[in-house]
Amino acid sequence: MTGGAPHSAKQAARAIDALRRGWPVRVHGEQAAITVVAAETGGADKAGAMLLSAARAATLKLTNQRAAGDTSLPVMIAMPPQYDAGLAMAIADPALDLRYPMKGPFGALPLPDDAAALAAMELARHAGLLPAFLVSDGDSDTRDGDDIDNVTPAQIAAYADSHNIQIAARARLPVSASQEAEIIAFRSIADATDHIALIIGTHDGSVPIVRLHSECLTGDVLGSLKCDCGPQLHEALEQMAATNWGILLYLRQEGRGIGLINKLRAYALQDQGFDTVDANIRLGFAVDARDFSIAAQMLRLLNVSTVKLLTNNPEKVAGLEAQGLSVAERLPLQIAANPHNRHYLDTKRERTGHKLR
Ligand SMILES: Nc1nc2c(ncn2[C@@H]2O[C@H](COP(=O)(O)OP(=O)(O)OP(=O)(O)O)[C@@H](O)[C@H]2O)c(=O)[nH]1
Ligand SMILES: [Zn+2]
Repeated sequence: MTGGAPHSAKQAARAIDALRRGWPVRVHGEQAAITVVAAETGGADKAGAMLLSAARAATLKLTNQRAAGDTSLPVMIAMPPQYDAGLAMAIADPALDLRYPMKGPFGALPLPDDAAALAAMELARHAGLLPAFLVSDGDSDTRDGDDIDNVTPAQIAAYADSHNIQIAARARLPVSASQEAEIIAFRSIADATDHIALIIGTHDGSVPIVRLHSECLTGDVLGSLKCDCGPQLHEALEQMAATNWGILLYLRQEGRGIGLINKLRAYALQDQGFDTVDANIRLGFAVDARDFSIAAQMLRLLNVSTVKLLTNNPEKVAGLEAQGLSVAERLPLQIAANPHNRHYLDTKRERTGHKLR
């Protein structure tokens, strides 16, 4: 992290907060800036145009409208003069397509700045919002004495990198898997997300069994049968308890990093027949938006440099190794399928490289 990064991260943090509140943000690119409000929180604003992800543009059959070039770029469309927040949401949210099938035709507009448009997509993900924006007519937008938050792509990158965490609190926490457990909370300076480690047993000098568990409210808390998260969480703790030495990192990366609301939109698309991979793509996100550097930093703070990793996901192994940790062994963590998650588990193996053993 560079010396200026904490300050840069602040600009991006402000922009993310503003978008969540429905306030405008001016995203600067290389040549020009784009002033946006998020479609789902600022939909009452009247705007001449919308900025949509490349995936959304493809679904709305807008790709032939764009000037020849990079098909991974977002697309800007002209809005009809009389539109309401309902239409803006119907354009923004693929999960509403069955309910609002008739949209358009729309005309594509030239992108004011490619880098600014891509940066806006990234901001939406950090904010847990759909990557769809209403675009103001640039210079005319000077409401409130122009107190609009400004942000650049470099500042958004600095925000994503600013995982400075510290151990903030620790306490004994007997759990059903083991009475010898301790919970350790890490405070992140960059955002309000507190990550947790649960240490099972006692450090005996051997390499610990470690599980990186990404938050899944539906599976971990509600007992959802759509995924394997809840059973994996408990099985991991049981395996640690059996050897009386292990570390569970509970990472607040709900929905593989797209947030709970967007994950539930992905579930709505799965109800319509898309698999877990295509649902993410259709929403305009990466298939997996997680960053395992935070886990590596937590392990370092716990003085752990070598682990036996409980996972079927080679990306987790690679993610830790890229951060300089040593994965002595990968231990599979298979859960018996049920009728609701069988297709999800097959998809993870067939499309995202998860191992069976
Ligand atoms: N976007 C999205 N996220 C999902 C879906 N189903 C589960 N998740 C999330 O996926 C993550 C699952 O994380 P893990 O079990 O830690 O990881 P994994 O990649 O399956 O790898 P393993 O270590 O083998 O379990 C959690 O953040 C869930 O909220 C889905 O259909 N869409
Ligand atoms: Zn889950």
